[in-house]
Amino acid sequence: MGIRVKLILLVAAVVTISCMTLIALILSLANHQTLNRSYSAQYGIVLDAGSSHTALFLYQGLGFKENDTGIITQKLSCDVDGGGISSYQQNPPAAGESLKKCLDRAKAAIPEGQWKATPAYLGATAGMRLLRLQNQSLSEIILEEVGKTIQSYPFDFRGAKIISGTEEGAFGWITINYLLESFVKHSFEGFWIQPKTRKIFGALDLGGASTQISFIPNVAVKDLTTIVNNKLYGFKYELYTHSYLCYGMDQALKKLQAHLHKTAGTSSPISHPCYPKGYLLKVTMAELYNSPCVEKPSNFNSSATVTFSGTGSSSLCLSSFENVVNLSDCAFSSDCGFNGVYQPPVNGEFFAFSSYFHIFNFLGLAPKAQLTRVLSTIETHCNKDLATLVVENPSISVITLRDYCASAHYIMTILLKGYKLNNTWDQISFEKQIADTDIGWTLGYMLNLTNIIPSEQPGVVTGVLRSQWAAQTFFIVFVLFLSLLLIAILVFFTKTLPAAQ
Ligand SMILES: Nc1ncnc2c1ncn2[C@@H]1O[C@H](COP(=O)(O)OP(=O)(O)O)[C@@H](O)[C@H]1O
Ligand SMILES: [Ca+2]
Repeated sequence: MGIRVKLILLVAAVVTISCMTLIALILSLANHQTLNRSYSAQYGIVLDAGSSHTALFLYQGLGFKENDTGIITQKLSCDVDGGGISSYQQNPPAAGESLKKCLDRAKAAIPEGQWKATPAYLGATAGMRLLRLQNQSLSEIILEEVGKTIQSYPFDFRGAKIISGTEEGAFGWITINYLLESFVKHSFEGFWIQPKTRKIFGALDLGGASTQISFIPNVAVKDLTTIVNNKLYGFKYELYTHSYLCYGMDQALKKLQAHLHKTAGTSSPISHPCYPKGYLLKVTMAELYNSPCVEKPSNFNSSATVTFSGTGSSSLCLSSFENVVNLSDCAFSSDCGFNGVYQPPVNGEFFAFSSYFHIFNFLGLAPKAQLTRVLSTIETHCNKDLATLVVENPSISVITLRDYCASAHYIMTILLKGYKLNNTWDQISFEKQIADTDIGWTLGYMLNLTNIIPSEQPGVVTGVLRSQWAAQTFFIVFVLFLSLLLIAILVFFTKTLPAAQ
């Protein structure tokens, strides 16, 4: 066979292989489908019945048809007027009544044809956990009442229940990592891809009556009861999560008041190091000790009044929280959060939301600030007297202004001394939302209960990224082009030169 024929055959082979590879690549791209979710409803409602207030969240994109991206987003959030459902102990039907404004808004935001298919859940957290401890039947009556109200709407009611602290922690963690696409990513072309290097974020939630920490440890855990095992998109994870009941912001500040009262002896007014100078507070003992999180003193007299007077002493305020959280006892060779609760060393980046965000946002420290700036900002704030705070923040209530110093020092106590995030401070982001969706346990709860996140990795998920695909296509087209150029040169030489023998 002549060398010219051999060359032509070689070039023809390269062209054929390149064409076949290109066709295979295009076909594989056409076959890559978005996650095949066949959920019939487009919308979902979750009511977050927290200790301080209730909020309704309406999610869209459950069934995929809306935007074809497969990403579930928040269409509406609505704050229920009044306190949390646990505050309706004297009038349980009013707890149900209070939800109507937000349920009406959700109904108006959902197309009528979708009402019946829309799942609606209510999850109650620490306020109701505390009420259940005090009076189980009353907590059940309140849940029944809110359930009755939701059932009077044309939605697919899926229950009103108290969720556990473990669920609250784990679902907050799922929400964050779902929104950040830590498990599977939605690519530019509309395909789901497994990220090459998995970056999973931890979650820090600070409510009014409980607080949660959740993250994937990078060491073997010593207390298996703190671990949640699960599988999302084929990714098996062991999540550490703990919920501290009575250590949400409101209950922690109440614990501090109770401690100051119990240790003040007969002196009155009682100095409160976290309240601004010029602030006076009168409370009855009944109000001060109205929670199972604080133990009544032996001289308890419900109608007696207690007076606190603010001294605005930042460092005393900070150290006073060492009487609220126990930072010394630990049976796990210093692997503890606080109160002797086992916690492996923190690992990775964290999102801190709810009260963490609100307090840091007020102080101008969100989403991130260096530790030295955080400490000096809190100090400056705590030194301001009440009159200055009111002049500087005319739209914020005195009670809210009064508590920022205490709240900030409580946050620093649990983050630095409790969870021991001092060496990784820069890894914490104080945020309210990700992708226009509020961070909290509700989205993760709905994703779980509707089985929207598969535990197994769907077959259609591919590891090919847009950039990889573009590079491969470019390479093949380049080889094709070179081959054609070679053919053209060969043809040219065949015509102009005598054939080689
Ligand atoms: N806009 C806001 N500014 C300041 N704090 C807020 C704001 N919204 C909510 N919070 C605080 O966030 C916390 C929410 O807790 P909540 O969910 O009611 O309790 P829990 O999760 O313990 O049941 C409360 O301490 C509340 O005061
Ligand atoms: Ca909450």
